[in-house]
Amino acid sequence: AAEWGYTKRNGPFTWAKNYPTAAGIRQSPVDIDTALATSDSSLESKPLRWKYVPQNTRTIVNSGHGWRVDVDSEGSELVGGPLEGTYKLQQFHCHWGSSSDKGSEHTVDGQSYAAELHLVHWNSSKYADCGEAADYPDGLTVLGVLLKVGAKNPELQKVIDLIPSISHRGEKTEVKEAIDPAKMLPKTLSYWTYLGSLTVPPCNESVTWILFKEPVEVSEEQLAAFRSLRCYKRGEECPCDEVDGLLISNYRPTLPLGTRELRECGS
Ligand SMILES: NS(=O)(=O)c1ccc(C(=O)NCC(F)(F)F)cc1
Ligand SMILES: [Zn+2]
Repeated sequence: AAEWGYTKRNGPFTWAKNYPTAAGIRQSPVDIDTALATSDSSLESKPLRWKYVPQNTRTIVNSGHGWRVDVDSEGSELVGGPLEGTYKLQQFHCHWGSSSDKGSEHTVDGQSYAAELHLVHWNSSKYADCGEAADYPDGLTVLGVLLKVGAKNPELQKVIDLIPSISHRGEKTEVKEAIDPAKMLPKTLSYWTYLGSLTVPPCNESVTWILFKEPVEVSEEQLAAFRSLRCYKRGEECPCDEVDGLLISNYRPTLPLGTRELRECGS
């Protein structure tokens, strides 16, 4: 089957053909209708807490759908807020658009941001690894950070500097200069949370989403670097009908929240 992607031929509106879960009722991303959010004292009483080990960021890879930094989960943990048990960091990656007026996956009151960073964690209290956890409704938690155009982001610059060495699909390289995921999070920790899914195939409905309210800045040049990644393998011709196979956009449009509860913590 033709590999899924973000072009007209293989993009989000075609995914349900090969991945029926993509047509489910607890899909992500969604538009955050701030008027619908209910503040929840139980969230306020258990602050979200995380611990990351910068030295554990191992490799960065061009997945063909974007860049992804794979992390050695040991030593990391995410607890509190809506979460039961302990979650460990597995990887982080980003979604962006062909221009900075779009590119985030979640939108807020209909407004898109230029990009969105995802820190992917798996429930190590109940499951053996990320792949197993991805098959259970409480298996994964993703911390989402909205990115808006502004100052150059020094921590993300460490990722940008590695992009030329992973220009084509499948290429990967060691992350030599430790990247601290904690430094990519916003200052204020207010967030929205709801039950959703992976935003890429197989779109498993196994994600507790925690989306920070405060956007973090990234520069236009840094966004342009993301768009220089190619979606095809070196030496192969470009399969996607994207202008010379550049990954200029890799975000999924929003799906209906339906009857799901949207909770918030902090103003
Ligand atoms: N864009 S997202 O929702 O943060 C996102 C998070 C995680 C994965 C992922 O681990 N896929 C591999 C798995 F788990 F085996 F299915 C894909 C997308
Ligand atoms: Zn993502």
